[in-house]
Amino acid sequence: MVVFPTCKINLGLNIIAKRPDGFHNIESCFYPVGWTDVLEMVPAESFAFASTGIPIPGDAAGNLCVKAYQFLQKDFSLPPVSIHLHKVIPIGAGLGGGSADGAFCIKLLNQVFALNLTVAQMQEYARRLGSDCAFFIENTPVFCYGKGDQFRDIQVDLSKYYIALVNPQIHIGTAEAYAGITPAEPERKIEEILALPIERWKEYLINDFEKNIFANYPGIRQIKDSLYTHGAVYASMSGSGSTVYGIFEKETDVKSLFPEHYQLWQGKL
Ligand SMILES: C[C@@](CO)(OP(=O)(O)O)[C@H](O)COP(=O)(O)OP(=O)(O)OC[C@H]1O[C@@H](n2ccc(N)nc2=O)[C@H](O)[C@@H]1O
Ligand SMILES: Nc1ncnc2c1ncn2[C@@H]1O[C@H](COP(=O)(O)OP(=O)(O)O)[C@@H](O)[C@H]1O
Repeated sequence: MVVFPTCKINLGLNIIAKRPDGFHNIESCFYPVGWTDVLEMVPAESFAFASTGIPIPGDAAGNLCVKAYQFLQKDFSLPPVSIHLHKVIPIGAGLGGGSADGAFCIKLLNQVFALNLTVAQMQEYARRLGSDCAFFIENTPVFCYGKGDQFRDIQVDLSKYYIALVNPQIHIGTAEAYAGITPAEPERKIEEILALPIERWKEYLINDFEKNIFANYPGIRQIKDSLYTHGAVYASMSGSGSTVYGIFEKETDVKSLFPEHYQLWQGKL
């Protein structure tokens, strides 16, 4: 069976407080975007994992697909499978691509082996893989809080808009990005801001990682500026970067604006 793990963007991201466990309490809106990897799973004589496409840092044992299989294998004595991941979503990019692969693997195992897991049970396995992972089980727009693994419904519908994702091929490590932050309560809550007309988001909607990342990598700020210059109604870095997204009212070809080695994805939200 083959599935296509998607990625996410963060509509606003506030880093509220450092927790006793070393993680941070955050608030954000996760919104799914259709830039996808390809994940195939078939029954096999013995367990195997292979990846093609963008090289993934670290060994296979650390891959979230392998970890997802191991968690479920332990609890359900699953037979061996062969997993093939074709990596397309940029890595260390603020898009949660690795988290998506792990979560989609859980959903795939649930389907292939008819485990009858509920959404809540799959989210619980996903939380063990990483803070972002549980979101990808339902993969619908949500307001998230806690480590980014607790959810509240939110009414945000961007289905009439176009989006451009621009990744300058700079790998930003999530832990390092958090390490440079001084947490604080935001002046305005993301849920309030997202209830305003989208034209007003740029006045208030902030990603707390931008300040440090833009200071260290001025080229990333230039991407955001360029997206605004070319008509984006809202633009922001996603997550801990380095991807910047622009939301547009009409289809806009942004390919010609950026160097050739940048990875780009454009489509409907
Ligand atoms: C920053 C965010 C924002 O949406 O997304 P990305 O930019 O990675 O996509 C997420 O919080 C990334 O979540 P995820 O990538 O799953 O992080 P994890 O694997 O759980 O944690 C990696 C490291 O980031 C730090 N971390 C992560 C989440 C959190 N709420 N507080 C933290 O301090 C910790 O140092 C942790 O060891
Ligand atoms: N399936 C996977 N795809 C990408 N990275 C993975 C995967 N499994 C584990 N990782 C590890 O997670 C790290 C970053 O993951 P990723 O989700 O791309 O980051 P971000 O959320 O910042 O975009 C990588 O450096 C890699 O070591």
